[in-house]
Amino acid sequence: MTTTDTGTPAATPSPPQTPLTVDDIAQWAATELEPEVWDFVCGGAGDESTLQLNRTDLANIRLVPRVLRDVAHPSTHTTLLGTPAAMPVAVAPMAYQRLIHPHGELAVARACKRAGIPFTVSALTSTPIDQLAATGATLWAQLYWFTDRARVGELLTQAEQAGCRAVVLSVDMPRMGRRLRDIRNDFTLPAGLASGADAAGLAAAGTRPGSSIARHTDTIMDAQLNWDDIEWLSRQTVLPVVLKGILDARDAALAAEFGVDAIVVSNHGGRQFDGAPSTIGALPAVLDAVADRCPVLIDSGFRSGLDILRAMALGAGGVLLGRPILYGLVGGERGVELTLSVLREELLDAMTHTGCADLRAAADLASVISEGLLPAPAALT
Ligand SMILES: Cc1cc2nc3c(=O)[nH]c(=O)nc-3n(C[C@H](O)[C@H](O)[C@H](O)COP(=O)(O)O)c2cc1C
Ligand SMILES: CCCCCCC(=O)C(=O)O
Repeated sequence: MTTTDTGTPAATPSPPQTPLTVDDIAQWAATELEPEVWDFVCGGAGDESTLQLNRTDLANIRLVPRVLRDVAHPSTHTTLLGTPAAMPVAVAPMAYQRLIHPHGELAVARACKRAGIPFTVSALTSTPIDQLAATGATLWAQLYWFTDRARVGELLTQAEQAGCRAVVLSVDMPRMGRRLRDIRNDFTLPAGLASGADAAGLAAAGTRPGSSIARHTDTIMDAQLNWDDIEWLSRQTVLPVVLKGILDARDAALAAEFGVDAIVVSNHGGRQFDGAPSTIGALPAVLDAVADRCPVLIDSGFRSGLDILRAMALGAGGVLLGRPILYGLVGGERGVELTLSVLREELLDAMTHTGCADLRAAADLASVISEGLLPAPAALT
């Protein structure tokens, strides 16, 4: 961690040599973070098979280049939930970013502002949302369905007052995934990161099996969340409502019928249910079910500009980035900018080589699943 024993910020580290890929940045982050923080960030649930599948399924998608299409000046610009964005990406909600760097969410928000992309603020942010709004970044506010419904109401009010453009309800956390690394480390948060109620809850998390964060999370999440609550939520806010954590085409169809403004196909980066399909594998059936009734975003496992183009080619409306942002955050705002510039450079490269002058062209690319390794995504329905 980049704090000294006295809690004063230490000098923000720089990578040993200019990283060319997100994997380079991840390797650097692994050397900078405390082992149990690294495990919390990069780990997944169970034996991490879903975590790995997200990567292998993405890597097995080939895009067939188009030629003779004037790609001298490709544009990565698009619109995400009605707001112009310089790239088809937003930062995914991630809790407690001051675990990684003393400037935490503030550094990420500033980097997003500079890169022209939205930042989704976690319900478990370690920096107040009004401070993040002051950066001028486009903010979306993530909600968890807390048993303490007043807390949900407060988060909605804060989101509206902070000028957030959407609320993103994560629907895949009936309880915390069984994250073996955190259990083995009995992972908990250092003092000063969690809010009053969560700090007290973590301190009182007891000694039942599981990590401290899982024991506490189980006391605050309401596993009774159901479709009636989605109707309630839509009535409570003037903001567009996005559901994050959809994998089944039938749930996607229901979400569209309930009139949600967007969905995010997500398996929480393999952190919740080990055994879930990859998100890129689930995407085609979800898109069919939604049938253009709302935008379909995606996250989990995206580590390169090529991965982003793969999702756009399959019909996603945009990609949320998780861990790559936290890896960069080891280097503060500049580190997050580095991650985003690597991804942008890779996206431009992939667009140029596939004949995409803009992202509309990406939706016309033919994609091929490497033969013999996987069923085609449609066969997963
Ligand atoms: C350290 C960490 C904390 C996270 N916290 C949240 C959170 O507070 N709310 C949420 O909806 N998702 C959370 N997520 C899941 C991300 O929003 C996202 O779905 C996932 O990281 C995407 O996968 P990727 O990391 O492979 O890009 C978290 C993920 C990580 C790695
Ligand atoms: C009390 C700590 C809860 C952290 C939950 C965030 C997270 O790890 C995730 O959503 O994934």
